[in-house]
Amino acid sequence: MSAPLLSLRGLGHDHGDGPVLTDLTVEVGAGERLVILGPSGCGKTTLLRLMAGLLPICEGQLLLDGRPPVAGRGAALIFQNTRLLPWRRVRENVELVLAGRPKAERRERAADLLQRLGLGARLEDWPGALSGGQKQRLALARALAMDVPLLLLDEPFANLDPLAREQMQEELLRQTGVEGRAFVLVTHSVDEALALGDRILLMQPRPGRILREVTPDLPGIGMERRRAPRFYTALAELSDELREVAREG
Ligand SMILES: Nc1ncnc2c1ncn2[C@@H]1O[C@H](COP(=O)(O)OP(=O)(O)OP(=O)(O)O)[C@@H](O)[C@H]1O
Repeated sequence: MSAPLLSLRGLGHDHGDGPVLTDLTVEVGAGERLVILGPSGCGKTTLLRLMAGLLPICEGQLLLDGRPPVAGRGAALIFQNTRLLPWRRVRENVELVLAGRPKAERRERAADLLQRLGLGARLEDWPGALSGGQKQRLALARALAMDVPLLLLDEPFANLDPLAREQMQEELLRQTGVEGRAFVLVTHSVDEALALGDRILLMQPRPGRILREVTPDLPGIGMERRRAPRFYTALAELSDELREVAREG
């Protein structure tokens, strides 16, 4: 078996005032889609920051492609408030991450991605002229343009209306999976977790740890999965479980 893309062994973290995460052991293979679901404060964002190399590893082991993660390398990270470059046009914000490729190719790839994410008419605008949801789309386009095997997504669709959310989720699925990139996505939405995850890690708080790993027993992924009659039963069950975890936490 080939080595996992991402490997956590007994990972813990402490921001300085008591443990926030403890004893996390999990692997993510190439092209795998992992969703992290858990109540507020259970350390989901901290975990993504560790995976992105933005926080030091103090306890346990975390390897990305066999090495400790280095910020800005190997994984693209999108936070809810991803910083865009306000002095660069919308298309330039995406073209910049394609540095190293011929200019015409950069333009074409950026325009194609932005088109797919519903920003085809805004290529020459400044990011400041975009709505909150449009900025999120631009942030996703920029992450998808990066040539990395892993996307780390922290509530990337939180500000979007339901239709835009679905459109972006489908685009994310199209650009990841068996033949492509893996993702680790943090969400509060049970619906999103169940629709997008090959596997779902259900976390519990104080300190943050893995309560259970769920592999949705549903056909397809994304919209196809949502259309399965069993989706709603699974949604109700997982929602009940999350409520229970939040109450106990
Ligand atoms: N830089 C920091 N310094 C000190 N404590 C921190 C820091 N960042 C997060 N924390 C604390 O660590 C805990 C986990 O925070 P984190 O943001 O990782 O949780 P989360 O599960 O992502 O929460 P939410 O779902 O509300 O976004 C919280 O108690 C938080 O207050």
